[in-house]
Amino acid sequence: MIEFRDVGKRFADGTVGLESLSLTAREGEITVLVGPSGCGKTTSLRTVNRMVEPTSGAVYLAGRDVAQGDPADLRRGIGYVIQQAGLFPHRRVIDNVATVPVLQGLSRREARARAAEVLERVGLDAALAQRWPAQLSGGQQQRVGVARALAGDAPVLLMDEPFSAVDPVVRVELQDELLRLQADLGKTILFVTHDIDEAIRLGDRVAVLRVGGRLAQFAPPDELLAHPVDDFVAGFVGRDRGYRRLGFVPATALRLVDLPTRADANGDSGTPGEWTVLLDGSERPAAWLGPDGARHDLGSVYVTDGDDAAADAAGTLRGALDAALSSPAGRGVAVDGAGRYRGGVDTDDVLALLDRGAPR
Ligand SMILES: Nc1ncnc2c1ncn2[C@@H]1O[C@H](COP(=O)(O)OP(=O)(O)OP(=O)(O)O)[C@@H](O)[C@H]1O
Repeated sequence: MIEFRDVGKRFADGTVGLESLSLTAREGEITVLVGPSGCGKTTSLRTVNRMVEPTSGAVYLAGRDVAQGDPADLRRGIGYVIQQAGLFPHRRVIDNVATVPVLQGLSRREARARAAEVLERVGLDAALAQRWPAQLSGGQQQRVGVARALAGDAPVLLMDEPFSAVDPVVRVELQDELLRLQADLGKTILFVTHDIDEAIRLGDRVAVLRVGGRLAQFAPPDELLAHPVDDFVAGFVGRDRGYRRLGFVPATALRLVDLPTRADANGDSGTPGEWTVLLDGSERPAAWLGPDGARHDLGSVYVTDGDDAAADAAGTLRGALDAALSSPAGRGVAVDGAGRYRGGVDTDDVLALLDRGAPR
């Protein structure tokens, strides 16, 4: 648990980075700090590992004031990931990751073994371990950054815009990866971003800050979207928040309908006369066959019981609505966690659930 108690920071030139921040990041959760540029997100984060010393108030980590004791000891117990990974350019990937275990007293050999383990954990091929950071893509560098922060096995991770330097597709992959890791590891994570979508996707709880590090609202994502406390927060979370919030509403009451299906064995399936789902040999939907026999893309599918925590809209009204609206047939295709055909999603059924007031 990380607790900020009335933390203020006035820099030497008189700039107020933080006025008085009070909030608690719970153990085992991802707490996201989000807000416009200059609102004090990075400053807040850095008061935790004492890269910034507050001018008033205090930060408590697991009940202890971080100002007491040696900052170097403190930092060894805290993983830190920054934008553009901050890798040491003159150390190979494996030695970048082994840095903290070495500082913790492991032999170089043990530290490298530990590093190899964590690199695998974040989805990096062992072949990359001997490269220099400059020989990696931006996304790979960020993964190494995460691996390095995990290698010390610290219970607390500070992540400062760790994914903002990569393109949107890789960014979503990295977010998925973090959620997957977190489901296993249960770290206490403080995550800074200026991207509200990222905040909502990753945060168990999200703190929206305004300039001066003043807390505008601190709440779980669904509550933030449903009940923004004021115009600032409402403006920040955006106008499409009703739609976003569907991503948190389980579609348990949605019943699936039967769709015509056909095996996609020969490619040429004739003219069905109505929209028909083509299934591959493993019962997975491959495409739609139009009434005139032409093939069409499936559109997005609705995952009914995806067991992957990272599957964004698994089993939610948003997933159901996306599937129904993106399908050329006017009805969406539902699959199970393994991608096998389960049934169809009727747009009217989804809209009826929305009308019944499930989401606000
Ligand atoms: N060392 C410093 N000296 C003076 N002012 C500083 C210093 N570091 C940060 N500030 C100021 O403190 C305020 C908060 O900065 P901070 O970096 O915490 O904001 P941020 O929310 O992380 O912004 P961004 O999203 O742009 O990174 C800003 O006005 C910034 O200019």
